[in-house]
Amino acid sequence: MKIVKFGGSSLADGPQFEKVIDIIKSDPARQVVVTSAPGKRHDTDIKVTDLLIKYATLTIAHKDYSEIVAQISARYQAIGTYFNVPAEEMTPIKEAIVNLPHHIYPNDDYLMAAFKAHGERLNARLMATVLNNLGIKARFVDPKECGLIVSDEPNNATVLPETYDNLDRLSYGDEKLIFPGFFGFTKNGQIATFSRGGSDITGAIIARGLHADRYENFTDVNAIYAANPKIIAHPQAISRMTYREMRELSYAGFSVFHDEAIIPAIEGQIPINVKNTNQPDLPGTLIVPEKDFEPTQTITGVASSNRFAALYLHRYLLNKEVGFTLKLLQVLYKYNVSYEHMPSGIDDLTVIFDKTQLDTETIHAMCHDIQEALHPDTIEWINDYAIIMIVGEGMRNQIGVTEHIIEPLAAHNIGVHMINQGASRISIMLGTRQADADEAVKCIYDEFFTKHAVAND
Ligand SMILES: Nc1ncnc2c1ncn2[C@@H]1O[C@H](COP(=O)(O)OP(=O)(O)O)[C@@H](O)[C@H]1O
Ligand SMILES: N[C@@H](CC(=O)OP(=O)(O)O)C(=O)O
Repeated sequence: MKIVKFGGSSLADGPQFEKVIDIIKSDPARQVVVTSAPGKRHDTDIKVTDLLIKYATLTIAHKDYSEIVAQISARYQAIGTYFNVPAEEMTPIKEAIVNLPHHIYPNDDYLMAAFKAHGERLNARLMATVLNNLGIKARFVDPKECGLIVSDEPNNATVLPETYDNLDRLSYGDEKLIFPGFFGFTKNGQIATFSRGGSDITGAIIARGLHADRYENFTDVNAIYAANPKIIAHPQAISRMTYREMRELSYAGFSVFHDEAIIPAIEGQIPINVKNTNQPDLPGTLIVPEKDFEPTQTITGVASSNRFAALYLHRYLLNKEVGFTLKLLQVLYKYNVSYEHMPSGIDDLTVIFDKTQLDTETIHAMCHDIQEALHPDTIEWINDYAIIMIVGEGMRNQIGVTEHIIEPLAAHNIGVHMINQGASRISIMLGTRQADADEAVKCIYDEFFTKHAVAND
């Protein structure tokens, strides 16, 4: 049995829905479907999730939201009209949109989560309705019904382990099960969503929970490429890669698959196949456990992300000072801030943060407390920070990979602020200025995939 997840681009309108239905019909093993909210129909379009965020923001601010409600309703109605869904079957969807502000929420964060979640919740309902009208037996399964339980973090939840026991108890027959992606319920019965792009996570949870043979993730590209196609024109497609390669690359910018979605797949040892809804017969990319992978190239991919910031601390004899890092972490703990990486030297330390969790006020207060607690000679907050991640199982047994990476960067006058290699030796992480990030990806891609393609053999 396969779990098939369709991204927002695959469910953006009636014609895309039709392709998805053909894909579901073409393989009886595709019994369980996970839907995203309708995504962009064209480059300048707005995803339904973003419309819902606006709707929630207007509601919180007690402002007029009638126009946005009409816009959201119109997205679902357009799909309904395409499949001649009777008006009375569209009514519950429209009512659910209109009624969102009239429920009681514990606070604005939970209100935001509930609004956002309805993008996928209503799309899954609509998919089940359309399939049934076409004579394909289908059942909408709400996360509440199947026991998809998540942590009390309304907009950044993680799945709780009891979910898997609950999914084990889910009984179903020969009908297609249609799950909405992106959210679960807290133990208190509130909706909480995963972070953005989190329908991939739902797909992986359901795949693990229902012991699927494969998790197919349908999107709008033929494969996962060795570099972001928005940076490199016609990059090389990756036909096979390991879970941990994918996790590192998605963490560092390959937005095609959510980095947290790898974890349930690893736990369940379920192969992930990323495929294109618009060209479903192409093989796509298969993501597998290390034991099923033999590297044929040094580098599998190179990713970059601008979502980071760094705190640079310098103090002589830092290496001899007991408790320096402990005091630093206590300040972070006080502000409920996690850090991503902490490369260090004898007299200095850089702490790299995901800046999406930080606002200016927190940064100022945190830096002030660090100054007071540690008295560093230098303290510098670097907002202009990008991470470049070079990943490949094939790197482990190769000598001289770092030189191959650094030399072309130096030749292009790109400064490297930080270099870090994980203990697994399958990735090298560089820190650069944001303005240099795309160019750095191009140089490294060129070095390993174009110019010295031989280095990859
Ligand atoms: N290395 C990569 N390979 C393929 N796509 C990538 C890569 N890095 C970034 N992307 C982007 O990811 C997009 C697909 O992800 P997303 O927009 O979340 O799709 P969906 O709507 O299916 O969830 C692609 O259109 C592409 O622009
Ligand atoms: N709709 C949500 C969740 C998601 O996974 O969407 P998509 O499959 O379109 O990336 C978002 O936009 O974040």
